[in-house]
Parts: sequence; C-alpha cells; structure tokens
Amino acid sequence: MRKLIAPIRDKIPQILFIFLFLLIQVYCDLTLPQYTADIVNIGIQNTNFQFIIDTGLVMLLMVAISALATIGVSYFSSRVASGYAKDLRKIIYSKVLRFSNHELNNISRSSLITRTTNDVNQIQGVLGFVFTTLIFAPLLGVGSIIKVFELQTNLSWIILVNFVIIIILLAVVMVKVMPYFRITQEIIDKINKTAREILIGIPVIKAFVRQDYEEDKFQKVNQDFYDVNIYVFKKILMLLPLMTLIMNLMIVLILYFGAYDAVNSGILTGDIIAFIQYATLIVTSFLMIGGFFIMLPRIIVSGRRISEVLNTELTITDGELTEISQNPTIEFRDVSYKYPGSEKETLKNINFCLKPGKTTAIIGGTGSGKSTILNLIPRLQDPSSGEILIDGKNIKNYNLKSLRNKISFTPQKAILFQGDVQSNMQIGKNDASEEEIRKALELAQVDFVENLSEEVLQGGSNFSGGQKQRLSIARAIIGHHEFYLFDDCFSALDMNTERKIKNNLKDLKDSSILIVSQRISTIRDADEILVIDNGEIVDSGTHEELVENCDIYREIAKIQIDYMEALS
Ligand SMILES: Nc1ncnc2c1ncn2[C@@H]1O[C@H](COP(=O)(O)OP(=O)(O)OP(=O)(O)O)[C@@H](O)[C@H]1O
Repeated sequence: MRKLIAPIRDKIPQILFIFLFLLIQVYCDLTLPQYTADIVNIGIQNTNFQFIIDTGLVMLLMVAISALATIGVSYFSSRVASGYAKDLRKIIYSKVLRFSNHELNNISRSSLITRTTNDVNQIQGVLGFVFTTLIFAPLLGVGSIIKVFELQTNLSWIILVNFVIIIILLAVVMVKVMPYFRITQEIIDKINKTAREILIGIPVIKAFVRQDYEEDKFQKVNQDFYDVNIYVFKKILMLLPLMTLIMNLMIVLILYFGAYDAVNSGILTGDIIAFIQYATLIVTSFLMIGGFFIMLPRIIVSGRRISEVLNTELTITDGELTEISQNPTIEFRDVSYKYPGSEKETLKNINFCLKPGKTTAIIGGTGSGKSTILNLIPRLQDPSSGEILIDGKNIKNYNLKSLRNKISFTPQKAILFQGDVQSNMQIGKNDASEEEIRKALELAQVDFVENLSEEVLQGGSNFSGGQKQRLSIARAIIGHHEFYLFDDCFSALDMNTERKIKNNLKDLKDSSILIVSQRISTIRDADEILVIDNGEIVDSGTHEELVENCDIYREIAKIQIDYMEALS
C-alpha cells in the first residue's frame, strides 16, 4: 500500500489547490438555497422587486464563481490523477524490467499487461472521483446539515429516515457486487492472454484451419466478461431509479409536514423551500459518498494486483562487487538447476570453464539443457545448487550491471525491437557510430540493409528468420565484451553465410566465446566441445577427441556428415 501511495506525495501542492477550489464551490452552492428563501420570504412576501433582482444577481454571481471553481477542481484533479497513473505505470514497468524468468512466469505476461494498463486506469478513474466527489460531498453534506439546523424546523427526522434507507440499499448492493470486481479483472487477464496467443499464432491457426475453434475460445471469455459486467451494472444501475424515488418521496414528506407546520407553527414558505434544497444536497452528497464506496472494492482489487507486482521479491538481486578484471574466467562448479515447479533437475552437476581467447561449444539433443546453461551466465536465472564463479568469486556477488556489461548474449530466438536498424544496433552499444554499425553488419553478413534508417517492425516481423539472426548477431558483436554467448543463433543461416560469420568471429580475439548449436559444422573448430545429454555433461574435448571417444558425438557427427555427403 505504501508503494501505491508514494507517487501521490509530490502532488500535494496541486491537491491543496483542489481543496481550495472545493471550499469555494461548496460555499457558493450552500448560499443559493438561503438566497432562494430570502427571495420568497422577503422579496415576494413584500412585493419588493428590487430586492428580488438584487438577490437574483448575487445568486448569479455565486453560480458563476462556483462554475469557475468547478473548472479549477476538474483541471487539477485530472492533472493529479493522470500524473499519478503515469508515475505508477513507470514504477510498475521498472520493477517488471528487473523480474527474472521465474517472476515473469509466476505473474503471467498477459496479467502484467492488464495490471500496467487496465488496473492503473481503474485507480486513475477513482482518484479523479475522489477529489471531485469524496472531498466535495462531505463538505457539501456537513455544510447543508449545519444550514438545516439553522432553519430550525421540525422536519430533520425525514432526512434521517432517508439516510437509513439509503445506507441499507447501498450496503446490500455492495455485498452483492463486491466479489465480482475481482472476477472482472481476472477475466480481463484471460481476454488478454487469449487474444495475445491468438494474434501470435495467426499463421498456425490459418494453416490448420482453426479459425472457428479459436473464435469460439475467444468468444467464451468474451461472453464471461459480458455476463459479469451485466450482472454488476444491473445491480448498480438499479440504484439510480430507487434513489430518485426515495428523494422524491422525501420531498413529498417535507412538503406535507412542512405545510402542516406552516399552518400550525408559522414556519415560513421560503424556509420550507430552502429546507427541501438543503435536504436534497445532503442526500445527493451522501449518494456521492455511497457511489464511491461501491467503486471502492474495484480499486481495492486493482490496488492489490498492482501491489502484488510491486511487492514481488526479486529472486535475482544485485551483488556489491562492481569491479571485474580484464578478460576474466567463468567457472561452472557443480551447477545444478531445477525449474520452479518442475519435478526433476534440468541440469545436473555441470562443471566447465570459459577462458579468455578460447571458444567453447555445447552440443546435445533437444531439451538437453543447453539454453538453460547459457541463461545462468548473465543471471537470467540462478543455479539451484553449485556455483558459477568469475575470478574465483560467485557471480551473485557482482553488481548485475557490471556483470551483464561483460557479456554479449544472443538468444535462440532472434529478438528485434520496433524502430530502425540503427536503434536496434545501438542496443548492443549505446553510442555506436555509423561506421561501427556498418562494420558489425558487414561481419554478420547483413548484406540486405542499405540504409541504417530502414524500418524494423515490432519483433522484426518485416525480416526473415535468417535475416533476423544476422541482425541479432551484428548487434551482439558491435560492442566489445569479455564473453560472447551465442545460443543456437546460426540455425537459420545457410552453411556458406555461417562459415563467413564464424571466420569473422575470430576478430573477437581476447574474448571468450560460448556457442550452442546442434550442427557439427558450427562447433567443430571450438577449443572445447561439451556434449550434453539429459542435463549432464557426458563428455568434452576437441572435435577429433570426441569423434574418437564419445559415442553420442560420433553418432551426431556421422548422421550430419553422411547427410552432407548425400547432398554433395
Ligand atoms: N520455463 C521453464 N519451465 C519449466 N521447464 C522448462 C522451462 N524452460 C525449459 N524447460 C525445460 O528444461 C529443459 C531444457 O530446456 P532448454 O531450453 O535448456 O533445452 P535446450 O537443450 O536448449 O533445447 P533446444 O535444443 O530445443 O533449444 C527442457 O526439458 C524444457 O522442457
């Protein structure tokens, strides 16, 4: 909760302005019934037209001031509410950027989108309402009650009876709809998740002619959302005519008993009219507060969902060491890894070293744990047991930024960002000059880009798989790093291009290179090849040594070499 309130603190001066404008607005609104009473009691009673006109002009002035104050309130409250939402989104976003894969999987990505957008919007909407209503209504209500007492009538009990009826009604509706607000937000998560999955999978859906099935799937969550909304709004909207009825009944009662008092105890007609107006203001202000309490569960739900993100404990945290030596060694010592919720270990007792100037390769079957090993080095996830050491110290002791600055990581799936070629290359090196970018593109065999301002669509969807891989290799090698990790990122390249790029990688002289691949041709020149099977390193050595000694490697090599020979 503290974290939700924090962004509001620097908006206190604007909130004070809202408060000032609200006081002016309430003051003006409260004078109007009194002036009406004066017109009736004095102006009409004594047929004093001048008094009626003068009082009418004063009323007009009050209405004008009140309108200006309302504009002030609306202006500042929308500034505060939008500013708060902007700051809150920023806080959530920067927290999510620090999430590891584990936290991202825990609160799903779709839910994170809903929480950053829809849940924040809910709170923004209510915050605007708080200033315009929740502060205004009690001021107006209390002011009207004081005015009612000043009128000294015997009619206050009518307002009290109304109060009780309205409280009961609001309480019933609140109890009925409260649980449905949580359900609504959860269904929005589901809609997001389903829509996202369908949009990403459109080519597969079309190819397998599954449009009808996917449409039904989406329609089901869509219908659930509709049903819940209809239920909630039916209950809430039912309040509106009921409240109007109760208010009108109150006016009838005031007129009936007021007329009786006017005859028997000489109460003035103007005072009865003022009483009706104040009573209406009291009930209206109470309804505004009630309306807020009906919306309250909704923001409690949204607030909780956002707090859950902000309070998520990060599993990957910064260490204190910021200095890492030039060309250090990375050592895996007895490293095992188990995915959260998974029964068995994905990696078991992994031991190897990445040394400066050396190329290490990992080969192994699908799902044997190769990518998992790579993810452990930039600490996208931490080992379940064992240690990864840099300069003999556990990598957990290093500051994440210092550690990651030493590493260039090219994931298996080429990820490009919306923008242009230049902005994508500058992710690899912030201040990369045009010359440096062109050099990296050349080394990565990117011969299909002429202009650095060429557009890159979201996810690089305007490039082919192989083109994306080449661009992401260029991005990886543009800056100098001590460790280059390539996760099977040559797979979509033809042999010739792959050979040229690999030759160019020899330029990365003093650095340590780790290549994951399924292809013997990609890794055969490596100084050390690790053969991984079912999460374990079953053998290691050079290509020649492994062909000699390792059955699994020999088998892979034989299949691939036979295949190549068959092709030639
Ligand atoms: N987020 C996850 N949660 C649970 N299990 C996972 C997760 N990611 C991967 N795994 C499992 O861990 C194992 C190793 O996956 P990994 O991606 O490291 O294999 P890989 O050798 O790189 O495979 P490939 O060659 O197909 O890319 C697989 O059995 C996979 O099912």
